[in-house]
Amino acid sequence: MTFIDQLQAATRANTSLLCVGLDPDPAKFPGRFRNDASRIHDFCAAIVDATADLACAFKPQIAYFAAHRAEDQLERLIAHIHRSAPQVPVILDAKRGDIGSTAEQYAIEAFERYGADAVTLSPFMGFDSVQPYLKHHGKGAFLLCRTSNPGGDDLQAQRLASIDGQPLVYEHVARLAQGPWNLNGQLGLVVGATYPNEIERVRALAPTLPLLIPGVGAQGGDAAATVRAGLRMQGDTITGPVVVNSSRAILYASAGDDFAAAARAAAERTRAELHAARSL
Ligand SMILES: O=C(O)c1cc(=O)[nH]c(=O)n1[C@@H]1O[C@H](COP(=O)(O)O)[C@@H](O)[C@H]1O
Repeated sequence: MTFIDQLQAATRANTSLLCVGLDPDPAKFPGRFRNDASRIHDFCAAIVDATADLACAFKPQIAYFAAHRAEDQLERLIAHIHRSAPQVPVILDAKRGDIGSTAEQYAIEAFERYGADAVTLSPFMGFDSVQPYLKHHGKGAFLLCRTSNPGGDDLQAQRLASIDGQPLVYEHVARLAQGPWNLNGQLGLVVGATYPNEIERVRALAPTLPLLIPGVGAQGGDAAATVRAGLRMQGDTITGPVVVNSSRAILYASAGDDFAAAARAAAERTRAELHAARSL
């Protein structure tokens, strides 16, 4: 099954557009795990188990593991997701981007070492920095397009005077990903929930690509506006998928021993909000 097939199946099976982001920060862990980096796996596994039937994807952010020398825990966590929630694909948020020979190693790291189903990439270094990921059959890659942070405008909203119609950089990325770069049909784009107008613009330029949309929850993005701008359906069939990520608002919904139940409740609320917006 390709990543996009997995995503569609999980979206259907769990009636969910919600991606649960796994950004483990031991300083924010509940009482019994607080400040204990050796419990990163256990904390995240508890969140996975509490939300496995509510998510269309899980997105571990690699820096939160690497910063604590916890890459082995990331490997075990992804294996745990594949075992206990086999219907839910894993997007490794690594935001890689390097020359082809180095990208080959990053791709092996993401897909073979960690066993991720998809990865996030920066398109800044061009097509030859993306191509090595496309050689891994059926694996997905989300290219940063219009990111959720205010500084995203610094480069992404610059005009490309040398290209017909003088598109903005992020518009050009969307066109490339929908068209000539999408050799294996498994590319997607990252667009911030904090910029619904730009989501709509990206959707117009990339009508069928999955959009990974972080920024609801802790960053204040509007869940309903995000779905309206990004999701496209024909009848009951999703023709333009969205994967709406929330990390901290779910992970740290409670700092007490009830953290997993609180995470489940927060995920249920966001999933319901996203679902309600499908018909708006
Ligand atoms: O690629 C991403 O996932 C990403 C892109 C982007 O534009 N903005 C963004 O916040 N992210 C990631 O999405 C997550 C957002 O976390 P919360 O703000 O806690 O929901 C973090 O892991 C970020 O690194």
